[in-house]
Amino acid sequence: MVLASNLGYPRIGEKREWKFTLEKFWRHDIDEAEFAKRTKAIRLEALKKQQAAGIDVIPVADYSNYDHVLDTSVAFNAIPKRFGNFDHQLSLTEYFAIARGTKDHVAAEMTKWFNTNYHYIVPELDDVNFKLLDNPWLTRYLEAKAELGIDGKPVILGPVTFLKLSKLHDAHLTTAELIPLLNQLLPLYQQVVKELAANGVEWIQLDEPSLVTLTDPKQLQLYRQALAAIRAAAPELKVELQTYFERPDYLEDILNFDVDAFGFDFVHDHGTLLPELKALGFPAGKILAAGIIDGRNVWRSDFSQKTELIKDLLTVVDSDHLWLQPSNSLLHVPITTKNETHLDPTIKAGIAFADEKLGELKVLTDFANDKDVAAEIDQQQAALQALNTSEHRNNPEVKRAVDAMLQSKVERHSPYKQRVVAQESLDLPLLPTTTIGSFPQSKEVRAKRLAWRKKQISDGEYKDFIKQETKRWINIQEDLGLDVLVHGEFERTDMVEYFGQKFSGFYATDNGWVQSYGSRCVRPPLIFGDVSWSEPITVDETVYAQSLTKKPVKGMLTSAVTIINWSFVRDDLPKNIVADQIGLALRHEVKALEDAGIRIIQVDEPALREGLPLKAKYRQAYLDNAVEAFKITTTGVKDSTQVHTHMCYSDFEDILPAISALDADVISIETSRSHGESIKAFENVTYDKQIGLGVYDIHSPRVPSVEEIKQNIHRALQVIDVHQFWINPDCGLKTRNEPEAIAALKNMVQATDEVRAEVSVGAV
Ligand SMILES: CN1c2c(nc(N)[nH]c2=O)NC[C@@H]1CNc1ccc(C(=O)N[C@@H](CCC(=O)N[C@@H](CCC(=O)N[C@@H](CCC(=O)O)C(=O)O)C(=O)O)C(=O)O)cc1
Ligand SMILES: N[C@@H](CCS)C(=O)O
Ligand SMILES: [Zn+2]
Repeated sequence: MVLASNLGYPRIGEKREWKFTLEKFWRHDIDEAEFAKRTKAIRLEALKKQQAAGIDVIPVADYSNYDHVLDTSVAFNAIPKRFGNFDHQLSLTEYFAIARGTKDHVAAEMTKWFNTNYHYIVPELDDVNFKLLDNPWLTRYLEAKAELGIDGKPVILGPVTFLKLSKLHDAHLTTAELIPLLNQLLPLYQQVVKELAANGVEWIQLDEPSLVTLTDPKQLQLYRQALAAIRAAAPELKVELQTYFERPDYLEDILNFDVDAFGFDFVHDHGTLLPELKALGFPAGKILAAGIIDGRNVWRSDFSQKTELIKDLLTVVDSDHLWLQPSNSLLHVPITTKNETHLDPTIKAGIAFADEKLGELKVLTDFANDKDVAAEIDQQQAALQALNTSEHRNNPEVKRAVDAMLQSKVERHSPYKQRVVAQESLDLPLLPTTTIGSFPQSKEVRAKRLAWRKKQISDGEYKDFIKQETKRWINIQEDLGLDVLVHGEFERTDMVEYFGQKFSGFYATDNGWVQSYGSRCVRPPLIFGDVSWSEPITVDETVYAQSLTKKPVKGMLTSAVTIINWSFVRDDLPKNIVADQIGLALRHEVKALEDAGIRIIQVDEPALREGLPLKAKYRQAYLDNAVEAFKITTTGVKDSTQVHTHMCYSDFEDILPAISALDADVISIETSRSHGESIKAFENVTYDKQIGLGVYDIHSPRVPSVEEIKQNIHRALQVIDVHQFWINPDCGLKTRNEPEAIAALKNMVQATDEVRAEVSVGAV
């Protein structure tokens, strides 16, 4: 019989109960016991739903109190020494200190999980002494068994991927560094699986997603060695080797690995896996765990295509050796569409969040087992047909406008060298100081927005409140002595969602939350149709802010590619076309800002790097499109208008040519949380435009000292010319509270003044 299997379920709870529980604990509103009670209820609720949906193979231990990579680190005592030496399972306070930092210690680095908007805590392996402090996989297995009778499949991050995600001496590990660490780590994995097997666990899901990015076939041996160690320690335990987000290369070698099931992603494989499996043949007696439902997007599956795929899969394995799964953990999609009460029924019928995806999985598994699901299939196909033929998706005017744009020259009027002269009228000092855009989204700001959304206050009252906040913060920025000011983004819930609320073709969900980092969640909007601009979106707020000061105020927009990467994008059109549509809509907004007298416009591009395809062969086309869409947005302005862009959490080295090709006059980039590694990217290249390498980490509540900021500036000035350098924090300040934000900015301005003084006497 074909089985339905899942890989992971969102941890945040249907109403974000998880987020609120974490934050209550951090505020000391609840204690450890209450935290444990609440989070257990959230876990059990998720398991019950999967059970009720008829999922045969249910994942356990996919849950985390913050991040599953951090959980793996703390289980194995891979804990940075600054947080102490441990010989016990960490308390919650000790665990959260690593994730969030403390007054005395910077938080561990955080970065993107493959090409997603989920962030993991990077294991730092300097001087670590691996030992098993905890076996959370066993605890969670036993809990599901005792409470719900679920014989779950513990999800374990595989040892090779764990090490590849880690850092040693501020850099990713070389193979020579990885081998001895793997040798030290494997006995601990052996202990874990021994304990699991001894407690009756039948299957584990060993996630080794790094197999899909593997480019050196010599490293296959590392995975082989790890699997052999696990097999030797627990011969009776069955192992599902799970990959996702792409397909692995070296398939022939991988199919020879000693495991019981191979979990492959058949959604993000560019259609290449099945033909290759057919040609190679699938090893007898093994399970093919086929990810056939898109775990990264929310459109309902095309059942006619999926049923054909299932028939094809059944030519590769028999029905007793096929599991059907989502392509990856459902962590990356919201939980349920049932709370989307304002959504056009045609669109609602066309989307599936985690729970609806489990429903699809059940229908497809029933289909594979020859059950009669014709009615369910017909209903879904009719819904998709209705969405695809709706006028939302067929606006000839949008198509005509994009085609016309692409026929014209999509370049600034003059090269940078000339523009920089035209921009001297901005009259900025050496080492101009600025911020990235957002200021604290305080309780009060959010409460007012909630009251407005619930119609408890009028549009006018809400607008007045936003104006008040803007004015207050313009004054604060003036008092701090910043050079380029911002309006503060108080009117925005989120930099992507906000535009989703304004452009046609978008729908901003009511409750479509997805975890981004720690307790922080985002609501990616749906891009369901053709996108166009009808009226100014950001002009009122920006012009108001500019009216309050003589200093330049930066207009603040989010680029097309970032909007795409942080939204759920229609899957009936190639993404590059959607990007061009959004790029053009934003071009109108840029023009409107310039016409209204705004002289600096920032178009944020934080997700450019994250969306880079995992396989090198697809990257150039992606980057070309990103540059095209960015230029569609930014090239309609005068030479004297300064275009900024901003990126955070990036490994830049491999995309520097594309960054330069964006042709932005100024770029600001995150640096601090990667401990200066991003600065190295500029060591061997000449970057000819202006750049701000973030001088302090904004993700931690910790206020950086003047000295520390100066050190960061000095380090950057070793590779960037002082005349090209800007001073700014790593990213926006929306997650900080007001005293923290002000104290840090005060130190930043003082550090800048001190460095300026050093420059004037030739000390730098
Ligand atoms: C720069 N980053 C972003 C990413 N992705 C995005 N789409 N946007 C980004 O800015 N990816 C990388 C990083 C990730 N960074 C962050 C930073 C901060 C957050 C965050 O703070 N998220 C908030 C939710 C933000 C929001 O939309 N708030 C709403 C309030 C909604 C709400 O909770 N309302 C409640 C009541 C009010 C309350 O109790 O607060 C309700 O309706 O009941 C708003 O501002 O109106 C978070 O809290 O998680 C995310 C990613
Ligand atoms: N302008 C945005 C960029 C975040 S990446 C902000 O400041 O929040
Ligand atoms: Zn940022």
